[in-house]
Amino acid sequence: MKIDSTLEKQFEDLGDDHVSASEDTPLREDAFVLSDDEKIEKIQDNVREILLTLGLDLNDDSLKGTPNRVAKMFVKEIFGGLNPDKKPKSSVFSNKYKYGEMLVEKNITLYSTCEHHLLPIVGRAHIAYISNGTVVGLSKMNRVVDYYARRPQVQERLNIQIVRELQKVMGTEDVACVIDAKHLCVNSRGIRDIESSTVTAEYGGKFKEDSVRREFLEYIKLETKFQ
Ligand SMILES: Nc1nc2c(ncn2[C@@H]2O[C@H](COP(=O)(O)OP(=O)(O)OP(=O)(O)O)[C@@H](O)[C@H]2O)c(=O)[nH]1
Ligand SMILES: [Zn+2]
Repeated sequence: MKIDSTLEKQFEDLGDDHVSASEDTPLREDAFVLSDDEKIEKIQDNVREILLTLGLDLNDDSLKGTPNRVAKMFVKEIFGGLNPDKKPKSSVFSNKYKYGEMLVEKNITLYSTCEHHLLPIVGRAHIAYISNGTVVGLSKMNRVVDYYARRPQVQERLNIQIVRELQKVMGTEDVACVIDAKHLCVNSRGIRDIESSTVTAEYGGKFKEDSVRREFLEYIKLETKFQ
């Protein structure tokens, strides 16, 4: 097949970076030139403009703080994970007790935002790894999920970013993550299908083997009883 020459040039420019580039959140070069406060100022003007265009009276008591509330929420909360400074420090320990089986952290609550419509994605992430000598603090897995979820996302990329980060932290390929989530852009608008949810998975290293993957999926199905 003949590739268009501009496209060919783009592939050449990407060079060896093309794999990681596709799983990275597409950010502009100047993404962190403005401070958080400067971003909030700018975004609140934009939100005000949207609300005025929709015809809303921003002198109304309940609405007048909305532009600032939305701007703060974008920068500090739901998109706070765009800033690499917010990446959680994952404390790792050596696996002195020689635990050699799979460890599963399941039912991790996930709130993210769909980058196509800026509507919520709500669901659960399940993570597993097999230690090669390093173990990570349990809560750090929840924190890694939360960090990458606080960005405009597609579920596939979120899933990959979580696995790549934990592989890096623990120095092993043997990490897996399954996400089951509802996209409000599908549930509450558009096709308005409240029942459907989206499952994605990323299996690294040993989790590519059928039996290991099956064991992980069996653990996810187990009901947790703690009362
Ligand atoms: N693969 C993938 N698609 C997503 C995700 N979140 C939302 N989408 C889809 O992105 C698509 C955007 O399609 P468009 O046709 O441009 O948007 P639209 O006209 O609003 O489409 P409808 O939602 O069908 O009304 C929709 O089909 C969404 O369901 C995601 O995490 N992964
Ligand atoms: Zn969407």
